[in-house]
Amino acid sequence: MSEIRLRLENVQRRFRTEAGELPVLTGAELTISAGEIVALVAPSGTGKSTLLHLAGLLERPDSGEVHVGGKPTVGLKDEARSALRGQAIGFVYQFHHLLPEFTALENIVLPQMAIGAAEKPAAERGRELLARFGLASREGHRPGRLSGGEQQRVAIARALANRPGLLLADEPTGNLDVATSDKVFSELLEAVRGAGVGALIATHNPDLARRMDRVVTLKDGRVVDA
Ligand SMILES: Nc1ncnc2c1ncn2[C@@H]1O[C@H](COP(=O)(O)OP(=O)(O)OP(=O)(O)O)[C@@H](O)[C@H]1O
Repeated sequence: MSEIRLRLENVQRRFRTEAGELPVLTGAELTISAGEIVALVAPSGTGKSTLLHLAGLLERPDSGEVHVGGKPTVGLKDEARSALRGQAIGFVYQFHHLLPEFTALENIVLPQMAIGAAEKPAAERGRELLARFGLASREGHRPGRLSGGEQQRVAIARALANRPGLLLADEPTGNLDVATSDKVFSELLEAVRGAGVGALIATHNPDLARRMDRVVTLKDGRVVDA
């Protein structure tokens, strides 16, 4: 049986709003195995970001459990959650969120050093990733001197730098034109598949969703097959 990278068990999350309690997740269940790429396609406001935040250990559910890399996480102290997040989860957002004052290479080296890697192997890993994304000649460029597609490639490389078991992405190519989005998305899928990473990728783009292994949506606060 393949290794489980993410498991949500009966996850509930509600928000208090002026209009009263808003139940966003009402018992969400989701399992993602190593090497499995899952598309999350759901209408705006149904809880995609909430689900990604919970899976990414950025928030805790009101009840239920979130297993990352086979470990239950809800009861972990903040420090242990942060450590697990840094080591086991890679994030890609719609906007690259690279650090503007650091080079492409440094942006990939820093998260590795944050979890204790030495500079030399971190730089080697960074160069290997940049080469894989066709950016070997751009390692010394700051994000402001990279094209949108290049910025997103660096952001993806950064997300994979620590060899995470789980990749979470929110419209990872949503900020790019159609042709560039298609190309960068292909590179992302190839890198993720090659590394046996489990991935949950939110997108509004049905063409991109079809290229993943499975498509799920949110219905009344639960995860269902689309
Ligand atoms: N911290 C919060 N406090 C109150 N309400 C919240 C909070 N976070 C999210 N919500 C509400 O919960 C619902 C789900 O939000 P969420 O951001 O998860 O949706 P989404 O599916 O990601 O939407 P989009 O596709 O527009 O980004 C929305 O109605 C939102 O207004």
